[in-house]
This record gives sequence, structure tokens and C-alpha cells, in this order.
Amino acid sequence: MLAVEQLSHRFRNGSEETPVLHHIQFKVEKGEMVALLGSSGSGKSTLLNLMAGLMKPSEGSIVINNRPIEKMSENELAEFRRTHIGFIFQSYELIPHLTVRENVELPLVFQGVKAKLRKEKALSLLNKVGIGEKSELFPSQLSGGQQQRVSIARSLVTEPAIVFADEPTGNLDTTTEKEIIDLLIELNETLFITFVIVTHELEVARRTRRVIQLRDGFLVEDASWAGDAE
Ligand SMILES: Nc1ncnc2c1ncn2[C@@H]1O[C@H](COP(=O)(O)OP(=O)(O)OP(=O)(O)O)[C@@H](O)[C@H]1O
Repeated sequence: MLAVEQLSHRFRNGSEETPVLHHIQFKVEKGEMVALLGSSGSGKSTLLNLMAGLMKPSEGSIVINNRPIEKMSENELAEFRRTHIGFIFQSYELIPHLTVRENVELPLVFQGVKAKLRKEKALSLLNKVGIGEKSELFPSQLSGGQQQRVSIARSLVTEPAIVFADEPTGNLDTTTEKEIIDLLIELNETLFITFVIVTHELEVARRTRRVIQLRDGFLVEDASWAGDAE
């Protein structure tokens, strides 16, 4: 599903180089739910951006569904991202002038899917994430937790191989945070969606069955356990 192989990354500003990730290596199998834990500055966002194909690594490889994404051209990568990768952001990133349903449909518009099928898929997912009755409202008419549900539905609508979530509960209160993590766990267990969730919160990480921890750009722990940690 996902293999990160000897991945290193340095940022270059003029003649200066900042090493940020060092020889990161791990695999994620289909249906796994993994937390990528680390404090601020440990390199989580950089790793996520590399895995999602938003940047090219200085060294190493990222293989998704047997395809090394760093070898793809910009066009290939854009197409691959659209069809194989879902993304959930901390700040939801919904389009304010589109309804909830239209927001969820948007990735399918880019794929050229016909309106009727788009609508069916969007409504079905909105029901799954528990906000089917909000489909014709605009994002601003929803709470933060509800907006994140919309963004989760949108990330799943193309049936991606893997979904990356970047601090998905970072803007939410503790109760809503728990509800959103419950939802991600339910989607993982019922639909076998593969999730990699970036977080700096131990509370979020301990809800998943596997935690990969970064410190100062090094992978310092990769721990799995059976059953819910709660
Ligand atoms: N464009 C850049 N140029 C130079 N250094 C960068 C750049 N982007 C990030 N860094 C550095 O890389 C390191 C890791 O940053 P990154 O954003 O990946 O960490 P993070 O773990 O996601 O932190 P946070 O939780 O605060 O988002 C930091 O020291 C940061 O200053």
C-alpha cells in the first residue's frame, strides 16, 4: 500500500541547507490506521507533504500501490493524487460558496464524473459521516466538527487508496475531537480505509493501533498493539 524507503529531506535556502528528515523507513498495509506523532518541528508536515506527493524528497522513495511517486512527472502526480490519495486538513479547506454536497462532489467533478452519480456518492458519504441532513447548507452554517465531517466525506469520495489527515482535530474542542476520531476509527473498521493521521497530541495517537513517532527528523518509535488503546 504505502512504503517509505530511506527517505531523507533537506530544505535549501540559497547556499544554506536544513536537514529535516533522516532515513525514514516504514510500511503501511491496506486497512491500517497509523498515527504519525511528533512535537512541533519534528518533521511531520514535511513527511506528510512528501508522502502526498506535494514535494519531492532529497533522497529515498515513497511507493504507493507499487508506484514510486517521486519518479512521476508533475502531470502524472497530479492525476495520481486525484485518484489515489485523500487529504483531510486541520482547517477543513472547504469552498465557502459551494454547498456541503457540492464540496464533497468537487473531486469527482475533476474526474469528469456525471452529475447524477456525483450527487449519489456525495449524499451516501454525507450520510455515513452523520450529516446527510446538512447537504444543502453552506460550510459557514456548520460547526467546526460538522465541517470536518464534510472534509472527511470529500477525502473519501474518490475511493482513494490512502487518506492522509494533517492534525484533523487541531481546531476542535476535546469532545468534538473524540467524535471525529471515533468517526475515523469507524470508517477504518467498516470501510477498511487506510489512514495516516498526523498529530502532536498523544491523546489522538493512542486511539490508533499503531504509532510512528518522529523526533528531530528521525523515526524514533514504530509501535503497534492489538485492540483499542482506550
Ligand atoms: N520551507 C522550509 N525551509 C526551511 N526549513 C523548513 C521549511 N519548512 C519546514 N522547515 C523546517 O523543517 C522542520 C520540520 O518542520 P515541519 O513543519 O515538518 O514540522 P512539524 O512536525 O510538522 O511541526 P508542526 O507540528 O509545528 O507543524 C522545522 O525545523 C522547520 O523549521
